[in-house]
Amino acid sequence: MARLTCSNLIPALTFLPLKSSLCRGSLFFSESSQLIGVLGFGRRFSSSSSGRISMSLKAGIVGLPNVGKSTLFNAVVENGKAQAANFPFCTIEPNVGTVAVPDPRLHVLSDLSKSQRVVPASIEFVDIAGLVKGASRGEGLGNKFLSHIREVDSILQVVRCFEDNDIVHVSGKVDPKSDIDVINLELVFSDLDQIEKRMEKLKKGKARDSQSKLKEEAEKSALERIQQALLDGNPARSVTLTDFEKDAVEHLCLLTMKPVIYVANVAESDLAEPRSNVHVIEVMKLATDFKSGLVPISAQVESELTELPSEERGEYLHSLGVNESGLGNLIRETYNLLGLRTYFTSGEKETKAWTILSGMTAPQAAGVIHSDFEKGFIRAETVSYDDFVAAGSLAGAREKGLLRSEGKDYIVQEGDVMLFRFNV
Ligand SMILES: Nc1ncnc2c1ncn2[C@@H]1O[C@H](COP(=O)(O)OP(=O)(O)OP(=O)(O)O)[C@@H](O)[C@H]1O
Ligand SMILES: [Mg+2]
Repeated sequence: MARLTCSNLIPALTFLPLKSSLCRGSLFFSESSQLIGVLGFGRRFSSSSSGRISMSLKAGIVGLPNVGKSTLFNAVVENGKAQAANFPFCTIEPNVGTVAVPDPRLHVLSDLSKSQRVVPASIEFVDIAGLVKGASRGEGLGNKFLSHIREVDSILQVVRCFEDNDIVHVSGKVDPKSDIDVINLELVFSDLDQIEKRMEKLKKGKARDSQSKLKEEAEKSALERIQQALLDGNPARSVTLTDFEKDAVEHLCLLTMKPVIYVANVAESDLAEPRSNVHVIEVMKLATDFKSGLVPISAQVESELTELPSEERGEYLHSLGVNESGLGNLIRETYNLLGLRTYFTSGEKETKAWTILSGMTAPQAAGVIHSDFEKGFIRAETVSYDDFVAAGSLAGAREKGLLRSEGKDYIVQEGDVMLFRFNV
């Protein structure tokens, strides 16, 4: 069975209005069609008035009209109120919701530390209007919706894999390859258009000092190669760029630079064996070709589950031949796709998962809690999750010699349990 074994249902935290986010650098993927390994990630964060580095990252739910995007959004963001109905262009303004990232380690740590509360990591999901052929030229709901995609950090592309004559398909039949081609082509056209405009500006060469000139040249060279890749039908993320070039083109927030997970939306009857559905197999093949992730899910079932009292959910899933909801898996994969890592703080007051980008140093990770922690950083008392569990507590880890005192160059590892020493 494909990716349908996952953790419990995740309660949503809040339901927020849309606000724009920063776009980040490029991501690279492993060959696997199911798991996504991120090797590099741009370094740009925003600081809030509380002095905290904001790690709010957004995943946009994208696809043709009427394929199940809002249904999926409402299931993921359990108290989501996006209108989902059987007609194309049901969604016009994007809906945004924050979702907790499931992590069984949190409860283990919290039990050991006898914490009063548990605070999971979170990511934002954005339900975007349906895209149609010609969107980049203003068809359907047009360019405005491409601009909503520009604001997200990763794309979840919902692909209809369920047959149902009562649910209108904008092209008349269920055909994942054609649907994926339509979406990809619109993203490619939009990027080409943007690159062309930018190249015109760059030709005027307005850079004053030598540093800006160097940056413009790097941008030009990167854009020429990206343009060629797009003309060959390949996404911008397939082009190998130096860190300097990545930095130089980052401001364009190119749509095809964003990492993608394909969400194969299947019928209830296919949930137990999604791979028996030819459409899912087709999406799987394409996901491998595009070096992207794939998660089969039934948006309809997930949304029905959220309507049921929690004690009845297990029984309903059991009747469909599966053990657990697919949402936890989707959320975790999205978290990984965004290149995010988790470290923990754990004590009597709370056990909390903190989100960092892979490669962040101990002071940078401390800055996610508060900028004072970064400025006055002295050292980080650190123990791996496994060692913490073996020792039962930080004090136990110290006694057993498992607690390390890490300095400012330490690269925080996934699952580290940390206590920062700082001076302000
Ligand atoms: N897996 C599924 N099986 C059967 N029906 C489904 C499934 N997923 C979604 N639907 C149905 O498809 C219809 C369209 O769903 P929804 O409104 O979520 O689509 P959308 O992609 O958000 O559309 P729009 O682009 O118009 O906003 C709804 O009637 C929904 O119940
Ligand atoms: Mg919708």
